[in-house]
Amino acid sequence: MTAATPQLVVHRDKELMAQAAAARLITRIVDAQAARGTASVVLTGGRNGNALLAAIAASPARDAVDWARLDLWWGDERFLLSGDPERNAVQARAELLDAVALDPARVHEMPASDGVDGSDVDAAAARYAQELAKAAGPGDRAGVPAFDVLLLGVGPDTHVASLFPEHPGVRETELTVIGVRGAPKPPPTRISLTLPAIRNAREVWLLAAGEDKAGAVAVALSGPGELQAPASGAHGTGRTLWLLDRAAASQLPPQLYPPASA
Ligand SMILES: O=C1O[C@H](COP(=O)(O)O)[C@@H](O)[C@H](O)[C@H]1O
Repeated sequence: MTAATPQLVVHRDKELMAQAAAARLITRIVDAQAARGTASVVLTGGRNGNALLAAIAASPARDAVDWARLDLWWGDERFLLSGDPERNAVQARAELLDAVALDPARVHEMPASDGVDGSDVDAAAARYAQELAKAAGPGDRAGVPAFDVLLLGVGPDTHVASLFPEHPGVRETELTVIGVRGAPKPPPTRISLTLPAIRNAREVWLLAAGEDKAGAVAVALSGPGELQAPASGAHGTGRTLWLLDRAAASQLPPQLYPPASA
């Protein structure tokens, strides 16, 4: 088994999945901070990512994290005005970030469409790529830091971050961050990490809960390839973890279903 081999954990329902993922993430951050003084996490938008943040906010164990020594990045963003409630960063702040003592200099939101680059999404993406490159160490591959954990919600069409099936972004091999136009899920204009950037994370955790994700999970784990199923191209250098609930795992072929959850 390699680091790219998906490890699956199936929870009873989406509430338990969010709580268990929250406990897992708190532990991972605390461990990284104990080992190196700091930790870095890439956040995802979407229902499962937001539920995880809400579960951390509700957990007494959140106080074990030194929030001021945590770097937060985003895997993608909807390219909208800075206060727009549909922005992933605005939702993350409402679910958790406003409730913990983060260092604002370590909260690396992706640019908004009223930022210094205005509505030029490519310039905004290039700016975020520069910010990542500045944070990358000499040993880091691909011009991005080796994030401790990179979270990805899996869309019902197998998209991750803002990399959609058969879209140009999923073919990107050079850039770490791209502007996305014509996304099939609104809003059409977005910013996204690319698969090469995602694959520099130590751990990639893919989150999927609910029946509407069952087809996507089964397809992505059955190996059609990342062009057709971007989620299947997301893996970490140390671990690739799929955190599911039973509904999202319900169409998995029996040989993929983890024995402990049968
Ligand atoms: O638009 C987005 O959708 C995906 C998946 O969201 P979900 O609600 O179907 O779980 C999310 O991962 C991404 O960050 C977001 O921009």
